[in-house]
Amino acid sequence: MGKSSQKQPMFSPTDIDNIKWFWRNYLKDKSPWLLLVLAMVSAQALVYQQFLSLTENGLRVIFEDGSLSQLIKVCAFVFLLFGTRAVLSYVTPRISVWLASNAVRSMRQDLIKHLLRLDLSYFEKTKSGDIILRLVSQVDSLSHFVGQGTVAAVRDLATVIVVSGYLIYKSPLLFTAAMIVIPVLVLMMRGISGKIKEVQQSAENAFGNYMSGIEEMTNGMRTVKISGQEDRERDRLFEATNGIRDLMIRLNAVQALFPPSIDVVSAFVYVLVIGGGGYMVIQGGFGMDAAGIIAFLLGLVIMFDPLRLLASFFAQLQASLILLDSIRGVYREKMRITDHEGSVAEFNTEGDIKFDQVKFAYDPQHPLFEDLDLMIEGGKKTAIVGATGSGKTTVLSLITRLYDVDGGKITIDGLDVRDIKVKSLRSSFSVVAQDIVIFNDTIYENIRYVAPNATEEEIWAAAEAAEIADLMRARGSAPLGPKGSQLSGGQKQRIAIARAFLRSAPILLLDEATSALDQKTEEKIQGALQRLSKDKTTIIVAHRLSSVVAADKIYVLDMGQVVEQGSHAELIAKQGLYAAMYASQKEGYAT
Ligand SMILES: Nc1ncnc2c1ncn2[C@@H]1O[C@H](COP(=O)(O)OP(=O)(O)OP(=O)(O)O)[C@@H](O)[C@H]1O
Repeated sequence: MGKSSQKQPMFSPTDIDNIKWFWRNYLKDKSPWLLLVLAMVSAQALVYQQFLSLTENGLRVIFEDGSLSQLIKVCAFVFLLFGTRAVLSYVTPRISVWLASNAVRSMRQDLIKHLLRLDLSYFEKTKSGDIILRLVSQVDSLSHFVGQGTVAAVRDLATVIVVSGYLIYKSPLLFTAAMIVIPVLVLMMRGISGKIKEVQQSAENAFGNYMSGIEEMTNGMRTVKISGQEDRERDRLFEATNGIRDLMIRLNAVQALFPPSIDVVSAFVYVLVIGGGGYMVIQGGFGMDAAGIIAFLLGLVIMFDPLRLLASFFAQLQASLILLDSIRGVYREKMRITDHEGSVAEFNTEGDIKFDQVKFAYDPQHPLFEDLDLMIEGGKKTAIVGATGSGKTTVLSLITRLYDVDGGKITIDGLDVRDIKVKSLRSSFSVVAQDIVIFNDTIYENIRYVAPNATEEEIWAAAEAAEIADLMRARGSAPLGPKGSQLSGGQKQRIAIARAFLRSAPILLLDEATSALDQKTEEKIQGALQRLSKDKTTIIVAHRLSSVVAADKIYVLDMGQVVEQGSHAELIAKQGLYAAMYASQKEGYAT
């Protein structure tokens, strides 16, 4: 941004587009209320105009007539005016904050809805701190700005307009002289606004990094402690806090330029008016008397405070435009994995799953699959084995459309998975994945998560099958800690297996499903899994080859390519990579 920001206009086309978008989506349907707020703030401004006019008359009464009853009337009226203003200044923010809170709630809900629809790839490349920053603090700052800042600004603007109108009416000549400074003000604001945007952008990035840093640190606390890296983590976060402090100070340094500039400008104006107005009174013939000139000066005083606030508002506006753009950025993120018009909800879940010349890359520079062919027979057990990073989990991600292929196709019973409604497709799988997500709730609720309508008996049966029922009984209603931190790896895995039992979808995907279990438990669960997978299309990804010997077909992957395939017996007979892997693992068990 650096140099280009110097030329930035006060409102870029993107800013205008973002404001229109915000208006259309979150404020437009509340137009009648907004009009009411506008009417109330205008009334508040009119109070000032009336006050000026009354003051002028009051002064005239004192200077010329000396009528006491007139003076009392003027005083009573002034009191009434400010009473009205007091009521308005209570009611107006109540309505405006209500409007802004509603707008922001809708925005938060839209953001949540949109986020949940985005592809997995978005979450795998976006720092969670950035997402939290948008949903929590940026939306909140924006709400504050819209609810209080904008309304105050409208009130100030209305005051400036109404009072200016009155002053023009009183003395166009004096007013024009006073307004000579306007171009100076505009130029100044233009110069500063680009700078504010630039610093605000850096500040948002710094906040995002800080939040992600905190998240990473708390998630990785076990590793931090065991490897004694507390000091390093502290320094990393300290550096982030220093960065934020520096940026905040820089931002304030720029924003703080606005109010004093207005002060300097107002000093010029006062001098002009006192000098020019005084001259008019002394010379006569300008229709201006002492009361007129005092009221004129009072008008300027009343006007300058709102002007100062407007200048601050303008500085905040520039910062808020950056927030708005950042939030809008989430909406610009497009989902690629969606249904299309011809997507079907029904398909033969028992059909063969076929990879036909599949091409796929997480990163275009490093393709993973180039023309991958796989045939996963319906109702049978297929295993995928191979070195770590060979692409086994990715095969499962592509079948479930967590990612889409870049070329070729994956079909189930001849139907391209991209032609099946995403929801129908995904509901046909029970998955035991490597990264098991456990919520801070009871074991019972954690199992129920995949089938909220399941009966109690079904949940207990699933828990029994996965050998977790005893623990479920023992822990009762105790929650499992954030991310299930109070459970062992094997216990988490058993919850994942119980979920698969409960869901009992037609296609079973087991990705290292029993890797964290001791041999005895694994044997028991393997038995249960055998029963679960009976007549179901089952894909097993495993390192421990003992868990795949019973598979109908085994694919051996190496760097994204199938290097061997066949049954256990066939592959052993082949004396290739699989046989070598099997032999070395057997040796491992023996020693
Ligand atoms: N979300 C991702 N973004 C970028 N690259 C990825 C992503 N997930 C996996 N990869 C890369 O793709 C390759 C295949 O990963 P995959 O998880 O499919 O391997 P795997 O055979 O299941 O490995 P493991 O046995 O260790 O689980 C790896 O090189 C990995 O670094």
